[in-house]
Amino acid sequence: MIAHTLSGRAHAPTVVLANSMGATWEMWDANLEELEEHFRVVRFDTRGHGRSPVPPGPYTIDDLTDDIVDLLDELRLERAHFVGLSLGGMTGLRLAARKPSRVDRLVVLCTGARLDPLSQWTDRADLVRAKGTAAVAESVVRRWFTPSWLAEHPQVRKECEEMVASTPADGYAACCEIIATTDLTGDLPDVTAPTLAIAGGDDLATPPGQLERIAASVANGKLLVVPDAAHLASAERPDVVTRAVVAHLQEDDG
Ligand SMILES: O=C(O)CC1=CCC(=O)O1
Repeated sequence: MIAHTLSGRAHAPTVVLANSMGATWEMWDANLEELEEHFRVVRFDTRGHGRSPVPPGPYTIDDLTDDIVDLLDELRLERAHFVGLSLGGMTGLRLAARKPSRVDRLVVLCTGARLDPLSQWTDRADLVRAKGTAAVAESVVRRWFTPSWLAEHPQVRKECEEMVASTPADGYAACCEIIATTDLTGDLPDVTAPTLAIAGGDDLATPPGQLERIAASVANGKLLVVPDAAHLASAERPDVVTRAVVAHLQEDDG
């Protein structure tokens, strides 16, 4: 079972938050207080990351969605809202497409159905297996935030680099290889949960066009492009992102 933590309002609707590669559940710290006012919040560490087990690879995107289903079962939740960023967003899309009864409303941030060129992910997996996650920490975090924001937040930069560098190399590499072998393009029309796709306007890792395609291809999608935000838009612009997430999850389907 993946490591998880619960907080927020015990009897409110539940929202599950899924991380980007190289991050632990602390990546949602800037969003947590506001989410906890409205929801029961479940955060977890993706397999191979943080406090979760590092089973031997290879992993697939369906292993990640099965981990979520096991977590929902453990918490006795028939369905929940799901919010995922980057690899977490890919997990959310696959889960919503393959297990629609388990996902209420969906938010995907800074992600894509397929992250080309796929060879970059096998290259990164090879590098991390050879030299450890510390070898990629600086370059990964440089893409998480805009240059001006990073310059103004040296302590966050340091903490984020430490978070990436403390991710087990085997777990991180196996997750790179998930992305190298995943194309969710064909899953998008099967995503029926009302979906908000949020892009960082300055995100070079998963540019706004990726989120535009998701919003246009799922059955019921909307797009929000957040200005002055890179890949970890939820941490760089929590003011805009948390408000949009809460509004989407509280929207009435009727
Ligand atoms: O690490 C990156 O470069 C960006 C990224 C892609 C998938 C993910 O989770 O992070």
